[in-house]
Amino acid sequence: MCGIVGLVAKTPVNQMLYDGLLVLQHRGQDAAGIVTAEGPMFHMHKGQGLVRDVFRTRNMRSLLGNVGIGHVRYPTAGSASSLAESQPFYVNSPFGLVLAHNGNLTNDKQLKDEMYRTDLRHINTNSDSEALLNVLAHELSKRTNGPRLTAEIVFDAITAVHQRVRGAYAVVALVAGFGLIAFRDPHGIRPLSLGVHDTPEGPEYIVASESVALDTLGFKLMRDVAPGEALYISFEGELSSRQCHSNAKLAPCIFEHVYFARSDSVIDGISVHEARLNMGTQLADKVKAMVPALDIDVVIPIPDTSRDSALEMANELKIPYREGFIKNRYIGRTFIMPGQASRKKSVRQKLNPIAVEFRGKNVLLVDDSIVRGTTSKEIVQMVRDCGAKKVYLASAAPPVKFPHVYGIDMPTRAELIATGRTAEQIAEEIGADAVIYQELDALITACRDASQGLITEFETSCFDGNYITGDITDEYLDALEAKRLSPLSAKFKEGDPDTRVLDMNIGVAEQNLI
Ligand SMILES: O=P(O)(O)OC[C@H]1O[C@H](OP(=O)(O)OP(=O)(O)O)[C@H](O)[C@@H]1O
Ligand SMILES: NC(=O)CC[C@H](N)C(=O)O
Ligand SMILES: [Mg+2]
Repeated sequence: MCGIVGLVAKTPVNQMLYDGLLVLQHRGQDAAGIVTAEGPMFHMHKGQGLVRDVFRTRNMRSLLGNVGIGHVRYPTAGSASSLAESQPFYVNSPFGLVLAHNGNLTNDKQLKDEMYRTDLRHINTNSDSEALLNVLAHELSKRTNGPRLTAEIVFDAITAVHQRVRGAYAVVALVAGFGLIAFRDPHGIRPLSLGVHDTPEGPEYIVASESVALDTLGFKLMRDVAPGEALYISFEGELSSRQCHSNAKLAPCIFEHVYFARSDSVIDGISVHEARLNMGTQLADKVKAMVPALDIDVVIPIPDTSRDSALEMANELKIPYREGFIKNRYIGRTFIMPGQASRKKSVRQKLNPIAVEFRGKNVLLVDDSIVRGTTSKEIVQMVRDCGAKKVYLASAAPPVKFPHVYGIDMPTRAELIATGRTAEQIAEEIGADAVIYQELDALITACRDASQGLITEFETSCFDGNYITGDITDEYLDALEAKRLSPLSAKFKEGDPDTRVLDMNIGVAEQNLI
């Protein structure tokens, strides 16, 4: 799950983009990049690592211009830890384009083939996002005749992009000398919000994965980009929009609400915090039915993401809520780390128990989700080592049983702890006395209620195997898993800790690879 941000402002945007990426860091920790536009010229700096490691003062100084886009990457296609696959991507024709993408395409293989055979465009990496940029470039090229770009041309090109591309995509892109483009796939699987800030010189606009970026930068949330919709904001600050898909219907990814998004964001009108509180209420009902309430002495969240649900569960169950783990704030999110070895090591580096909260008690631990079981296995053992009597584990999400193909890195069924196991077997596997999972209907109700009933459909494939784009076959999943299990990709998946960077002043002869 990557984070994207785009800005059309009246003053230099480099610092705002940096700050925007910092608050989206939870969406991707592998690489970060910014491109700004100054007249017809792009300035790019991108590299591997966290935002604070990739950008130094000297890099920031070279990111000139009042318009720009940024990206934090959590790889879901190609190889992890590849500098070449960090974003934004650039192509020089037509006009000069850069693009940042959150999501995952499900037909990138076919697109790359079309690029080679009919569009005659070169794709230099295994990234699906580079293919997406080239489809956009090709469709824009077909509709332009001379150095002129209009909103109509942009919208016609994106209509064609929707015809060719399948999967999940929330996108920001810049066209050199002209404007910023933003669009969202016809199901709105990945989030994208639009904000405005009025200045005496006219409105400034921001487009970002989560509203938290708007809040931090002082922008007002106007609305979310609609599924299938495209926005075009000229560098002068004129905003136009058009629905570019005849059959668009919102079905956002429910896992944003379970885990990915920050609780202080509002996505498609849903307060993520409220959705998580509702998940806690729903789950409490199930816990009441399964474990006699008096059998639990204390409810303890596994930080960070489960806190909202755990608190509400404790309220519902009328059992004390306590913080039982101290989180090392310098360690990132473990689930989105590439490589199982680094994930496992990081759980213990990241979370340390406060023994007194566990000793002699029956504890209900709460997590937002159990995916590979890496976190829960380590945590349950730690809690037992502290002298807990009984350890129950509740998950605010149902068992994750199917690969996610829309931008979350959980592609092999063999890696998922719930594959082929009952809740009892999972409890045994992770060493807990019982594991209590949310029902899928209850999770959907939690999110639907937080939307005041407005959103009725969610993308829930990792729980029920129903893929909203309708193009995921068993053969597709088998091929995905085979690719992931191949020795070459396994090697890449373990991650390469180097933090190389790539700088470019596109539009002049100089292109430096440092
Ligand atoms: O079963 P697993 O494969 O371990 O994955 C699930 C865990 O990973 C995530 O935590 P993470 O540390 O990524 O982030 P958080 O601090 O936001 O909870 C999630 O919140 C669960 O705790
Ligand atoms: N998580 C994402 O949104 C990933 C974007 C893109 N598929 C990549 O791998 O770089
Ligand atoms: Mg967690």
